[in-house]
Amino acid sequence: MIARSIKAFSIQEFKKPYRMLFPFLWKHRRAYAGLFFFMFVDVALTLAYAWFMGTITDAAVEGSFDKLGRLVPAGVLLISLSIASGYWNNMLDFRATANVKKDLKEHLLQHVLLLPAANIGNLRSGAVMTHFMDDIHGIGGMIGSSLIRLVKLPLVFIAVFVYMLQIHWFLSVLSLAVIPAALASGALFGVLLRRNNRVIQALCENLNSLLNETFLGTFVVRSFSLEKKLYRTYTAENERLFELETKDTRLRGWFRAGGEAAGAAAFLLSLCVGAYFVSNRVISIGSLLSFVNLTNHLIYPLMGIAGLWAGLQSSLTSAERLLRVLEQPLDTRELPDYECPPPGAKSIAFKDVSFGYDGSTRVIDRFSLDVPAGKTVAIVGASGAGKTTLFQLLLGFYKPETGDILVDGLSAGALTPSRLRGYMAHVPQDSFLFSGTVRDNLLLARPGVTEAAMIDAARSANIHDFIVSLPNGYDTEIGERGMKLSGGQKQRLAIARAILKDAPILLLDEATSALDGETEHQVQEALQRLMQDRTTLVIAHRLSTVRNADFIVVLDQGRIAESGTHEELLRKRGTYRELTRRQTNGIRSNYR
Ligand SMILES: Nc1ncnc2c1ncn2[C@@H]1O[C@H](COP(=O)(O)OP(=O)(O)OP(=O)(O)O)[C@@H](O)[C@H]1O
Repeated sequence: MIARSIKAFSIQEFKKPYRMLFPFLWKHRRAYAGLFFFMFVDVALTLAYAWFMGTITDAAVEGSFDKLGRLVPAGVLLISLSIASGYWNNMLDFRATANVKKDLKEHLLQHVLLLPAANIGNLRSGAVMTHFMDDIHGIGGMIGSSLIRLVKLPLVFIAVFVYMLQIHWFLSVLSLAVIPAALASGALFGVLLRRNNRVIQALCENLNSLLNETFLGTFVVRSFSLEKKLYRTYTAENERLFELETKDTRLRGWFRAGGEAAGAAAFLLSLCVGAYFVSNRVISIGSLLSFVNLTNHLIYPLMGIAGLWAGLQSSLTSAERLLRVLEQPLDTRELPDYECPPPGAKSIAFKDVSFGYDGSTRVIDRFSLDVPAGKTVAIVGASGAGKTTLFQLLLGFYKPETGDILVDGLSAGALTPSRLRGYMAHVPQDSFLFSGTVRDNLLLARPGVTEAAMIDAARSANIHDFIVSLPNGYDTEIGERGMKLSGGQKQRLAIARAILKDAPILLLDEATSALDGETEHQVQEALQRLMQDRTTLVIAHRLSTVRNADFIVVLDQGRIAESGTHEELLRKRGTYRELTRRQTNGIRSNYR
């Protein structure tokens, strides 16, 4: 087992995590330099204390009061220096550790925000929360004073051993007898702790995901009476976590107890043999006192290195988990920011575009479409035909496998995400609202817009009267994801947000599906006005929307099945005509 543990150790394992951490450590190099300086101060103080103890004891045994009197100020100085050194060590350790963790959190958030959409789909929200809450905290064993101790402990060991050799070489060699046991236990416990820690973190990830989904889907949970089932799952996992954490504490306890036993053994051995040497006048009582005091400092670095190794192993698990996210390649390093939409309507062109989410099944298949500036094109088709995917491609969330998408004659792939998305105002199927006020949610579409423009947009979306009827009007809190609003209110707010953005291209994905007949009519009017000077792509299933479009595309399995104006398509007696017939007869269709 020990051999396996030692074999498991490989410098290679640390290369990648430290390569990731290096820029953060370098940024706070002053704190690390300070820690490095106080490391030497600490080593010097350890030796000085041993010297002081031996010298003052010998002076007492000799009855030399003059010498004792001279030693007192030295003792006061040593105590003062060690208080100052302790304070600065703590402060610098905090700076060296907390700053790196803070920067790492920001870097992680930036990386997650920049991850391509395809990679985001593979991330579980619980895992992301665990990275932020536990893993960043978990790398503590690789940074700050833990990192300095990698140098400090061997230094203390060598300095103390050399000092002890000066007192008596045989005693010094004798006190090394416990080294093999100390090193072996460190290697063994390190691997056991790391193994346990891996399971703990995977379990935390599951628990965080479970909690996250429970709160996000709270009404689904209640409507299906899943409370008991979820509670049972949570308590079972939580119980297992408790057992693993108990095991972790037990392992650490054994490790600490082993260290103390090794220290006590070395102390007893040197005390017994040392007492024999004192009785034979080989060494003085003071020298023996210095020696036994130093044996602790000899064993502590050994156990410390073993403990450090165990801590490093635990931290390595956290670093590996962070690396799994941070190593995912990014298309860009710059966070997209609001870019003022360019004025005037813009054209859109899909040129022989093919795309599939998994690289094998084609969701969009050699799709070509020209949308001249200022025109409205409606896209209809069965559920899963690829309508929303076309929007995702247009917004640059995914890249076409073949073909190109042109916006205003420019290849979408060549535009920065900020510029590309600046062209478009998008109202998706599920309008996401942020917790905060109505005003916060509206203004994020166009920062710095005037109050009058904001109210105009709300009026156009037929939501202004409702907003002013709220207790605090535009400053009313709408709850997490807009929970305090109805589906139709949320949708109208999302439409107002899109109107406010005033972008040259409108992407409406079933934008009016949650509205009642009367409200829909009013919003349709507003949208109609808005569409006049804009290029609009609309995924629609209501005839009113489709009929007014300049052009209609019927999508089937990612290909254009039919296209033309409303009248042309009706004359074709194909899929579109069947769709309109079903809607007119009030039959619920799976066409949208
Ligand atoms: N992120 C994704 N990863 C993998 N497959 C996906 C993803 N999003 C959509 N799909 C698949 O791509 C196909 C097209 O989906 P899309 O959402 O574009 O259809 P749609 O026409 O908008 O359907 P609906 O009208 O029901 O919204 C579907 O088969 C769907 O399962």
